[in-house]
Amino acid sequence: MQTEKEDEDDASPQECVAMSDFTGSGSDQLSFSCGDKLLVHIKSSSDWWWAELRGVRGYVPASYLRPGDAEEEDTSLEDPWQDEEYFGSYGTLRLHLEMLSDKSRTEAYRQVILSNSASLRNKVVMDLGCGTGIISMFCAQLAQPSVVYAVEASSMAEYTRQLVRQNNCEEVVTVLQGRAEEIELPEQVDVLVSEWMGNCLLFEFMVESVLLVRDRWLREGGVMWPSSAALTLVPCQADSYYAEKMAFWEQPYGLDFTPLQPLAQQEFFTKPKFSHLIEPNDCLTAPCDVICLDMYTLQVKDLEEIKGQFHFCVEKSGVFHGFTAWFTVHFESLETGGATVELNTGPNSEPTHWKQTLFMLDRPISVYAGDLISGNIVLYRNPVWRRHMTVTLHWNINSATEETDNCQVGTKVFPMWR
Ligand SMILES: NC(=[NH2+])NCCC[C@H]1O[C@@H](n2cnc3c(N)ncnc32)[C@H](O)[C@@H]1O
Repeated sequence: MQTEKEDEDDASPQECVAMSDFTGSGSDQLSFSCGDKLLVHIKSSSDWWWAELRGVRGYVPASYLRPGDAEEEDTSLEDPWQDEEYFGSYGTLRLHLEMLSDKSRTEAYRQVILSNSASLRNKVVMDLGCGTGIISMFCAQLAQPSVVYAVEASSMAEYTRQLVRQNNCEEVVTVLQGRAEEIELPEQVDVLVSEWMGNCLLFEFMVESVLLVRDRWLREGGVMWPSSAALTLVPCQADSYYAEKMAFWEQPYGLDFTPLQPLAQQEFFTKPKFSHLIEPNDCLTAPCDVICLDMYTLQVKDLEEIKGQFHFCVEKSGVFHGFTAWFTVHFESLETGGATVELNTGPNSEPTHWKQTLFMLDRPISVYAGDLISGNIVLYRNPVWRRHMTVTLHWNINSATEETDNCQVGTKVFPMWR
């Protein structure tokens, strides 16, 4: 871990305590365990600090640390769910406009209600995290449930009540403001519908609320919508993103800026890139479902660490810049044998507001048709910041040709976001 920063000293290093384990990736990141006392020498950015542990220095994720001195009690006041910020953001229109403008997403939920309208007659429905109430009003408009409990924790709920009245749905739709896992209902529900999926499927971990409500309010034999969810991964090229963030420094205006490339790697390739639009021909192999969740059996404790394996066979030679991930959810029919509705956020479907998520490797790797890229993905839920996770990717590349007969191995940890 000897690096050029060795001789850089700073005024007075600050002692910090690690709030959870961190396994560094790359040569300049420092690993540590929960409870370790680190000396922070330079707060080089809001996300990464230059710190020392037992005489070794390296970059550490700032969000894993808390001040080691008297301010301790302050951070204990921090809400690990960040509810104020989270529900505050859903109290404004920006995110609701983005979701409602996403036709692929919203029409999929409308299709679910429409294709199950007969079976929804006289059913008790909960719309968990109803936002502006669009799904609840689809139920009231397109079917005849006995009641829809539209549950919304943010201040948007007040407006949702107005929208329900404005659209003559108040006979069927009851808006309840509060966290769904904390509110009281007069009865169990037959159907639990929710649009809970975050980037990379789980980010925000709203899914925990869905599971808690399932266990408390979904009657025996009740239906979960979505019924299942899958995270899909594919090794890909990302030429334009790589050119924009890394190759740019090779010769801007005829000058050599390559000494900035390690910084560029740190700044642009450490975290996943949300809202990435992958072209189908960027895929180097056929995609693979690496994680499949059954919404009837998934448990909250399972969310701490979710692991998936992959084995890809390179279909065409190209540059392996990274992995792209997206998700698909399925809504089973209320009628046995009825059609399942699918919402697919992948590159071969209509784009959605999630788009896809790009995980860039530190360095691109040339791969050739027939090469095998195998390994695993692990989603580690952040033990402190409960809406966050890290995504760890391990991969091996076994060459199909004798040119590069050695097996290349790699691993990288992506914070999302803390
Ligand atoms: N697909 C997503 N990633 N986000 C879209 C749904 C999020 C909506 O559900 C609300 N919401 C999120 N969690 C909860 C909860 N536990 N209880 C009630 N409302 C919630 C949140 O305020 C917002 O209006």
